[in-house]
Amino acid sequence: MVSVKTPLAVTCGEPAGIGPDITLMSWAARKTLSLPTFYLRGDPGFIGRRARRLGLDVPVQVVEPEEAIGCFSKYLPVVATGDPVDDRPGEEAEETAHAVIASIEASVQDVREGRAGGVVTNPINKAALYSAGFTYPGHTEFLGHLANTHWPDGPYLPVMMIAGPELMVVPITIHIALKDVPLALTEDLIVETGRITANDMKTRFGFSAPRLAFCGLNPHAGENGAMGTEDQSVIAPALERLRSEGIDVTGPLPADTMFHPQARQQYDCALGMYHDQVLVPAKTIGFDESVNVTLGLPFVRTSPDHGTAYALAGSGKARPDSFAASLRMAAVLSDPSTL
Ligand SMILES: NC(=O)C1=CN([C@@H]2O[C@H](COP(=O)(O)OP(=O)(O)OC[C@H]3O[C@@H](n4cnc5c(N)ncnc54)[C@H](O)[C@@H]3O)[C@@H](O)[C@H]2O)C=CC1
Ligand SMILES: NCC(=O)COP(=O)(O)O
Repeated sequence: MVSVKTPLAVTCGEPAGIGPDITLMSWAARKTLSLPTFYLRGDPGFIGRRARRLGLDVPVQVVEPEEAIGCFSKYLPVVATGDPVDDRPGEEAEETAHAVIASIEASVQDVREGRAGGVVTNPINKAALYSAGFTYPGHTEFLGHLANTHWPDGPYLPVMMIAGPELMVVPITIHIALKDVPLALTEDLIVETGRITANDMKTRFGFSAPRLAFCGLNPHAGENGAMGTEDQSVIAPALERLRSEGIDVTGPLPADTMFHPQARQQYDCALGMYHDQVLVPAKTIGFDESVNVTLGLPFVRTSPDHGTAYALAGSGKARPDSFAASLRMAAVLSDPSTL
């Protein structure tokens, strides 16, 4: 098993989804999956009930974060956080939103206080949280807010990366409507995202000179302006600025031909102008292995690349692979001597 000096904090995520399932399945297979020590922040009674529903023999121990290392080999450590929640797979309930948010906040606080080495988030149902008044589009933006609130030396711009063994991608705009992308896509946002990506690929992932390939926004990267002007007027000047800083940058490239195997050999990370432009290829190529990792934060945060998958919750059919990969990646990022 991978050993870490400080445990990882795992958030509960949406209780009606597969987060509890993949957490339990991962702990049950902790040795074969080579998992680092982690604890769950959530309702211990609920997690015990979900374990029984799944027929998993997972003894739960209520602990404080610093006790997790001592008991992880025998128990799933749970730090009781938030309100009690019911075990109703697939049935989202607005009243659980508070517990979901409290778990994220407490996990980040644990890292801030040195009680956790990093945060691994379970999937949330964004629409369910919005209806309970949550104003952040997703974890990425919420974690950026928490970083800017609780850490000095900001401001921090959270950057979403989906990292898999065969493809690493970054969407430059994240959770916004497609119609709003051209307006949100400024030269400064592209430059700042490129800088953070290049820096974190060096410092966190060990690339000495990461090669970044940027998608164009429009078909054929605008076809010299005939199919849209942003490629020439916004993206190209931003890439020039990044080149002038010594960053290895190509683009803007026609996105439709960037993801076949030979094209992928030409770069280390593909940066897209909007969410689906790069998450579709990333999840198509590596759905079970890829990890959602937030760059640009003063702490480590990873997450499985998938969502709540309500139809699978409580059935035992959810695959824990991406969650397990998230735990392993968080351990290595928080302590590179881990492996
Ligand atoms: N990091 C997060 O918190 C994320 C949250 N979401 C949220 O999840 C909810 C559902 O989103 P969807 O687009 O339906 O995506 P989804 O990832 O939940 O499901 C897409 C498809 O993949 C399957 N699937 C997902 N995870 C699986 C696993 N571990 N094993 C086997 N099959 C799996 C599902 O059964 C479904 O067919 C939305 O509310 C969305 O906002 C989505 C992505 C990430
Ligand atoms: N499709 C991935 C995704 O939307 C995850 O978002 P976040 O909650 O990690 O910000």
